[in-house]
Amino acid sequence: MTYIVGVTGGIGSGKTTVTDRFASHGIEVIDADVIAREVVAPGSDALKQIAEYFGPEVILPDGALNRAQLRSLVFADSDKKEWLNQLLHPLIRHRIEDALQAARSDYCILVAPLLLENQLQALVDRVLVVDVAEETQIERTTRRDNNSREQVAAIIDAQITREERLAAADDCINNELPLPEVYDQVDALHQQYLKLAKR
Ligand SMILES: CC(C)(COP(=O)(O)OP(=O)(O)OC[C@H]1O[C@@H](n2cnc3c(N)ncnc32)[C@H](O)[C@@H]1O)[C@@H](O)C(=O)NCCC(=O)NCCS
Ligand SMILES: Nc1ncnc2c1ncn2[C@@H]1O[C@H](COP(=O)(O)OP(=O)(O)OP(=O)(O)O)[C@@H](O)[C@H]1O
Repeated sequence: MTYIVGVTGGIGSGKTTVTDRFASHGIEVIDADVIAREVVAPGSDALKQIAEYFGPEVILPDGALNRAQLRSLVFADSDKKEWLNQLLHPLIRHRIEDALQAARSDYCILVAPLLLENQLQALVDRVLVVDVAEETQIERTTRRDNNSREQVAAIIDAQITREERLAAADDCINNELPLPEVYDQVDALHQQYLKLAKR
């Protein structure tokens, strides 16, 4: 079984920035957000159930999920969010387990925004948290996506706090720094993980 590092952080904290750097060293990255999109592919059973529960307006004319529409529905209503989580999280977990079994690099990375919320840390050997202040999360996410401050704040409220995340971390990357310094932190951890994986 490959050594597995779980990477987590709140929305817009820099998980992709960090895991792309690990991938550039040849490390396989399994991304829970990518898997979450696969389980609701057009024609999937999960997508049918979502359309039945939320109504046909959450499906686009081409049969794909209207993600912006569903985002505005679920992060405004915690019962709806719970319903969606209960449908999708077991499906996502199964696919993650299969992908981890198939991983072949010296060690591999599981990146998941909800690693700790969904007890996925049971699947990993070590937890790396990508850390920024909440204001930085809001600034970077609103700049990148078509999200309002309020929407990003609602998503942050649906996740564990920065303090809870840091308390569960074995390692931490400070992503407030300029990118070259962030990459230096990743490269140092990469060397450490290669050693841990060989034990
Ligand atoms: C509601 C959906 C359709 C909105 O899609 P959209 O393209 O706008 O966002 P995307 O999927 O890229 O998620 C953006 C970020 O929102 C946060 N987020 C997403 N889902 C959740 C959730 N259920 N609870 C808390 N935070 C969440 C994560 O930080 C994620 O990186 C989508 O987020 C979704 O399907 N969520 C349920 C599945 C899930 O929990 N995914 C998280 C990874 S396991
Ligand atoms: N150190 C940094 N300095 C400046 N900008 C950064 C830095 N790290 C990341 N960013 C930018 O911040 C935004 C969020 O980063 P990224 O997409 O890596 O976060 P994420 O945690 O994967 O986001 P999400 O949770 O939404 O999937 C991106 O636009 C990225 O280019």
